[in-house]
Amino acid sequence: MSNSLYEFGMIGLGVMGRNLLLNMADHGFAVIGFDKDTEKAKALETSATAGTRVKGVVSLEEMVGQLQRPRRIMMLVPAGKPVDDVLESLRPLLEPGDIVIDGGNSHFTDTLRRVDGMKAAGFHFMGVGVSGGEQGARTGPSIMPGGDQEAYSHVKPMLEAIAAKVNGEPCVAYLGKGAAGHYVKMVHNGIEYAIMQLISESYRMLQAAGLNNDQLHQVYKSWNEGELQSFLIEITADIFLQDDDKSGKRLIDVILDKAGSKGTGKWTSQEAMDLAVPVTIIDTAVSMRSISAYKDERVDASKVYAEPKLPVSAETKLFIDQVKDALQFATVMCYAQGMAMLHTASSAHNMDIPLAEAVKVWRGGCIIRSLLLGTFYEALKSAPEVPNLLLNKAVAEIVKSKEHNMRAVIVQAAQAGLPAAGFMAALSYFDAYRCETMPTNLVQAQRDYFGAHTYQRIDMPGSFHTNWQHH
Ligand SMILES: NC(=O)C1=CN([C@@H]2O[C@H](COP(=O)(O)OP(=O)(O)OC[C@H]3O[C@@H](n4cnc5c(N)ncnc54)[C@H](OP(=O)(O)O)[C@@H]3O)[C@@H](O)[C@H]2O)C=CC1
Ligand SMILES: O=C(CO)[C@H](O)[C@H](O)COP(=O)(O)O
Repeated sequence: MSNSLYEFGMIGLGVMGRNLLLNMADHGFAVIGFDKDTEKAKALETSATAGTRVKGVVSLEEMVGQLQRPRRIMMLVPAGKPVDDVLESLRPLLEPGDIVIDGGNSHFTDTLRRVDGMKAAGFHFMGVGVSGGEQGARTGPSIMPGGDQEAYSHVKPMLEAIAAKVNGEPCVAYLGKGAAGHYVKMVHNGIEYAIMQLISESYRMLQAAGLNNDQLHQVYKSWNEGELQSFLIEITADIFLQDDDKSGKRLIDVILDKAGSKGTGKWTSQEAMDLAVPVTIIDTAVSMRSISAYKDERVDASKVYAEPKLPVSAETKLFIDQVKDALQFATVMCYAQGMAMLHTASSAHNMDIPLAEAVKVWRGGCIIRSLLLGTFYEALKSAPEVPNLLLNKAVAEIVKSKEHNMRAVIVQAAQAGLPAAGFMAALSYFDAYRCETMPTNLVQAQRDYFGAHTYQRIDMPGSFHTNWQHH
């Protein structure tokens, strides 16, 4: 094989594709990238580190022709039709045994379909989740590969080289069969939505307690130096210091409160509903992004329904500490819901996801990286079959130590009329999950009353129906 050939090819030189490819080049791999936009192909070369071997082209044929066999090609294009379009253009150029990786946020059912289609044509196709955003892609993302093991063996050295490292270990591991890579990434994003929602609610609570942007910066910065340490808290602290060059104000104060989304959080909720796994904080986060879009209606409603004018707390320092504990409590619930979903999905979709490995891969490089993941990793390593992290002793200790302040914050937020649906969902989930006897016996009675749907009894086996109208 000629040395002039490239070791890895990338299709789509946008935010993720460009940075991931440059990261590979920085680790000594000869890489070539394709984008239909000439400027992006040129920008790839101009932003490469001196001494690295990087080429940008605007012809897919040229890129494929200059790759070592079996070809290793990743695409980082928007999910959906663009991925199918790329595969359609690529297939006539490939040879049997070539490996194609979709590193974008594709829906796992699309990935399963593409795996089958590519396999029938003699090619390897893998769905690989990548997280870390622009900076992570460039310097060390978290990488979630799944599916074709043979294909993985061909790209493993590269993925391990470019991934983030925690304690010297790369944040990449084989995460299961089929579309497991994209599945784990989808749930990662669901957790991401949920934690972001909680942090935004904590921001509103602290504002209500009178904190200005400098004080908010200080609070989140100090939280990031303790048990709440995480990427999302770290960037939150930074955000409050950012000036806006257009208005002279802090940028956060001129950003419209309508949250966008590309769909992965919604997919997590939809899929969790199908699996009958409760991920209530993720559901709430998706709904809160939806309600945020109703800006005009919210403005109208705010004139109809005045905010209760009650202060959140008489003592600011105490309240900040309570919010901190509540945030930690609720964040644990987010991970617990996400991991419970993966636990069920692993067998329901025949993916065999190694849950401890998934958590290990999230410890560095990704958007939901946090100190807590170390505790969860130890928990899942010692008891991989535990259906819910809340059943682990070390996790339970954290939850119990924060429970009192969680309840105190919910009471204050409710009295002050603050939107705290994420926090409330977290506490409600906890209170239902730890409830030995739920009031759902009444739901069963109602179902049987109006629809003869039958019920089970606590004192004898079997299925029963009662002719309720006669009572
Ligand atoms: N941005 C992020 O933080 C993260 C993104 N992702 C996922 O990675 C994927 C890529 O995202 P990102 O890099 O941000 O997106 P960008 O929009 O920055 O880049 C997408 C690239 O895909 C190219 N492209 C679009 N359509 C086609 C097509 N039909 N054929 C060929 N190329 C096409 C675009 O080319 P052109 O502009 O020239 O049309 C562009 O270069 C998405 O699935 C995204 O969800 C995953 C993790 C983090
Ligand atoms: O995958 C990601 C991070 O992990 C992307 O940044 C994702 O696009 C974020 O989702 P959304 O745009 O829906 O907020």
